[in-house]
Amino acid sequence: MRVAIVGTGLIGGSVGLAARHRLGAEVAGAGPEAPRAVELGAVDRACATIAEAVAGAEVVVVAAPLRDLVTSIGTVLDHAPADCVVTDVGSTKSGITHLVRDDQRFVGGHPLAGGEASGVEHAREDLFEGAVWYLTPRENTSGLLYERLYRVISGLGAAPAAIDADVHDRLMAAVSHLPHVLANVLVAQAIRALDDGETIPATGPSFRDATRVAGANPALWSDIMLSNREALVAQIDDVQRRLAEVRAALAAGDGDALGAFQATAAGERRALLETQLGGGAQRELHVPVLNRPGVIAELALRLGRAGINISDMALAPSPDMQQGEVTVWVAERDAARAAEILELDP
Ligand SMILES: NC(=O)C1=CN([C@@H]2O[C@H](COP(=O)(O)OP(=O)(O)OC[C@H]3O[C@@H](n4cnc5c(N)ncnc54)[C@H](O)[C@@H]3O)[C@@H](O)[C@H]2O)C=CC1
Ligand SMILES: O=C(O)C(=O)Cc1ccc(O)cc1
Repeated sequence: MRVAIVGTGLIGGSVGLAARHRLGAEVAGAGPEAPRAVELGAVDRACATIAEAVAGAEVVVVAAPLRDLVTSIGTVLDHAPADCVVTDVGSTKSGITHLVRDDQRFVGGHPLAGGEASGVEHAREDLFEGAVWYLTPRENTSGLLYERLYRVISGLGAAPAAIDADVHDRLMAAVSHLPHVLANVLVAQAIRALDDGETIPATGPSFRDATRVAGANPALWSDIMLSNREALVAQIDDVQRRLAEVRAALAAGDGDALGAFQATAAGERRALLETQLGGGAQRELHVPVLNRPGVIAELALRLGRAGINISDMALAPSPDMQQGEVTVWVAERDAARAAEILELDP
């Protein structure tokens, strides 16, 4: 397998290490850190241009900074072979999906794994082990290329999951971007609680947990927040409303309201954690499909929208390539719902 990586920093370098060691891939790299990536064994060769790196590639992963992604993906699509799948790892997906031209070779991606430090020096082969890796296929995405990407990402150790780009950004605003904003606010509050001459008090684990990501990688996070600003503004507006409610209960001395506030949060936290518990028995479903672009994307997104995770997939086109069968594996508890959504005979 020939893989090209554009932007060989923390994420690109980690893709390179995992692709080389876990998939036995031959990896070409482009970008300012590519020569260092060769020294660290993250890529086999450093290329001076994107065109050189993607020549003959079967998979291209664009892992440049968020602000450069649209331009870099455009250059990659101009030079990549016709049967090559092109993906990116950007932390937000709507902008890219709407700005990158609709090309059947392109599938947006986002690994939910990373770290505080940037640069190839911090790249790790096991960075994606067990991590969800979102994919945002579109209507005309090639099924064969989507399946190839799915296999590669599984081979890196991650769990691919299809999601609509706008839904992805709305959810990330709530579960990742807002928590980063709030962590910053909490440390700002704590430090300002000190009077002149007072020293920093011992903090409990709750403060440490809630502020772990405060001040994380300013270059990355300012890009992420800006690229998802509408959804993040909506989240912050909601937080302000919720804080106003707690404030009102406190100001009124309303213990019942405060008790209900805590109890509701406990139930909601439990429900959120339960949605993350996967595993268990799997069921294999066979889905007959017409072999046209977009068919796999549509199938993956229909299940994704219903909250059903595809734990594995395989695509078998008929010899004339006109139709085919997709096999998907889903958790036993989701199988009946998945069959109904995919309109399969019982
Ligand atoms: N750091 C994290 O925790 C995560 C980051 N991401 C995404 O991964 C992407 C890369 O982030 P990191 O690896 O953290 O950053 P990084 O700074 O470690 O790596 C970026 C790499 O791109 C190179 N580069 C800069 N401009 C370039 C250009 N025009 N063309 C090609 N290469 C260029 C840099 O030299 C560097 O090697 C971003 O789009 C980010 O949204 C996704 C998931 C997690
Ligand atoms: O878990 C988090 O929120 C992190 O801080 C790591 C991270 C950073 C950026 C991403 O796009 C995905 C994961």
